Amino acid sequence: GGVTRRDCASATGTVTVQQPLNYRAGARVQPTDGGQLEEVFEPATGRVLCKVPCSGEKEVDLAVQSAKAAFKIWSQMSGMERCRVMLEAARIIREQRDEIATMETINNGKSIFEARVDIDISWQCLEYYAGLAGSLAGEHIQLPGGSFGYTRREPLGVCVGIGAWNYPFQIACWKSGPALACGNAMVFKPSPFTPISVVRLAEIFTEAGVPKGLFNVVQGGAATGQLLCQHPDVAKISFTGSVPTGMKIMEMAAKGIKPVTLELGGKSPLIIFSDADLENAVKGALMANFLTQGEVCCNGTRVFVERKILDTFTKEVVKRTQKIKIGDPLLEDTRMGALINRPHLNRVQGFIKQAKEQGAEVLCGGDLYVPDDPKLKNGYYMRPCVLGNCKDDMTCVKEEIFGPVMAILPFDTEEEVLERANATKFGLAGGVFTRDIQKAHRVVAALKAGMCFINNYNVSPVELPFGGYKFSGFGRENGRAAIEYYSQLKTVCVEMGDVESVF
Ligand SMILES: NC(=O)C1=CN([C@@H]2O[C@H](COP(=O)(O)OP(=O)(O)OC[C@H]3O[C@@H](n4cnc5c(N)ncnc54)[C@H](O)[C@@H]3O)[C@@H](O)[C@H]2O)C=CC1
Ligand SMILES: C[N+](C)(C)CCCC(=O)O
Repeated sequence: GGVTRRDCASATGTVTVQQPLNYRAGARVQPTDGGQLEEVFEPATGRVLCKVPCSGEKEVDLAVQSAKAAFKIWSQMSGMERCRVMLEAARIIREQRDEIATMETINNGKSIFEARVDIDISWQCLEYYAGLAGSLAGEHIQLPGGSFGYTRREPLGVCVGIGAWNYPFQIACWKSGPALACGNAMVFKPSPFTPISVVRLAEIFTEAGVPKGLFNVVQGGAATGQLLCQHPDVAKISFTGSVPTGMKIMEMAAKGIKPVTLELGGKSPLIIFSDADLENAVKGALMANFLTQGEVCCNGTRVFVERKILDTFTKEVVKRTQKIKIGDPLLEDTRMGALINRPHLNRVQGFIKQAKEQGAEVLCGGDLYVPDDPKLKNGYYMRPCVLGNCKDDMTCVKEEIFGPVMAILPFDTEEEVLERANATKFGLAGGVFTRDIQKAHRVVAALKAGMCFINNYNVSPVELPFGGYKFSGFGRENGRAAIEYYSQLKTVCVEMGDVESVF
């Protein structure tokens, strides 16, 4: 036991990042035309970890060309051959799990406990798509007179992945897993707030044996993202982020007739009926709201509670929320770390202030949290917040806050709660807690959301497709469904007789 040297080197407040964070043709590189420097923070301490140059047009083009060259090799390999390489990548991630999780925690601020789960989901995703790579197949269709047709599932080419900052490594795996399995190459741009861990993924792919250039990383913000989306040699864009950016991405994709996957924001409902197992429902509500400091797109932030159990449920939720251990995210017993950055923390605080002005009652938390440890004084911490006395038309109930803020809303009937649950422009997720199985299935069938949970929330088995309805986007990640979004179907019609010409 005891503290190893590596543990010392990666303690909160001690890390700086020196290596270049672009990755091209199988190696870390400085961008050829790196412009503006973006400061990258350690949310737990407010320290600057590094400054990253944003890639310009030349670097973006070099990354795309490098992906194009690798695509030629990778797309010609059999599914089984690709499977073997991807399994090796999954194995390396599993082996380096703690180290990658530590890196994620340092850059994102989430607890190490959660970061490890994220990394597990990440290697499971690659393992799952490795399995599918080996079994991708088309159809054979018989036609009159012995003629026939067949279909081939072909890759698209160079795919672009653009990620958000809440699950940096996992998002990159959710995109590269199905993309690579189908035979595509990828250029990935992480959020400028979390540029670090995805470069490790690039190194792991190379170590596992992908052709050099198959998975590249370019760093930068909106301008770099635009260059990627507008590049004529890019075949597809998969985006995770906010609704306004999603709209811009779709517009750019439209100009190039490029298919897009959009994983956007949400304001999902979680419906607790009075016949639910209370203990599980309370745990579910916490899972639905407080993972990654509440910075989760599919969070069930509108918690509808049947009036009969409103008081008991609320009391229990508040009690548990107050017990969540906030602090140094690298400590084993911490369950909530720091929010991503100061402006975001201020934004979340603004939502709480506005909620109070509009008549909501803060039942617990919502205030800034200042840890005792002096090195954490400038970190971006707040206490998780439960809001009572909420009304459907309050801003805190309508808008995505992307922070640890749960709104509790009483309801009386199933019909009423469904109407209210669906009265939102978003449609990413939804959940229901009840012991009545017919009611459970009836309710999820009526929810206008892509990802529904019965008697749990925010678990993410990679076998299940994930994605939104309405403003939350379209296309799916995870599951077999994602294959559809990273491949195209070629039909081959074969004549076995003579040509019967019209002319
Ligand atoms: N549905 C899902 O799976 C998820 C959705 N989100 C959503 O993402 C949001 C938070 O993430 P943010 O990073 O703040 O979102 P964002 O939309 O500001 O940025 C997302 C990514 O897009 C890039 N980008 C920004 N403008 C661009 C442009 N004009 N062209 C190309 N790329 C551009 C950013 O650099 C970043 O990499 C929340 O609204 C949340 O709901 C976050 C995680 C998962
Ligand atoms: C892993 N999970 C389900 C908690 C969140 C995944 C979606 C996201 O990237 O926000």
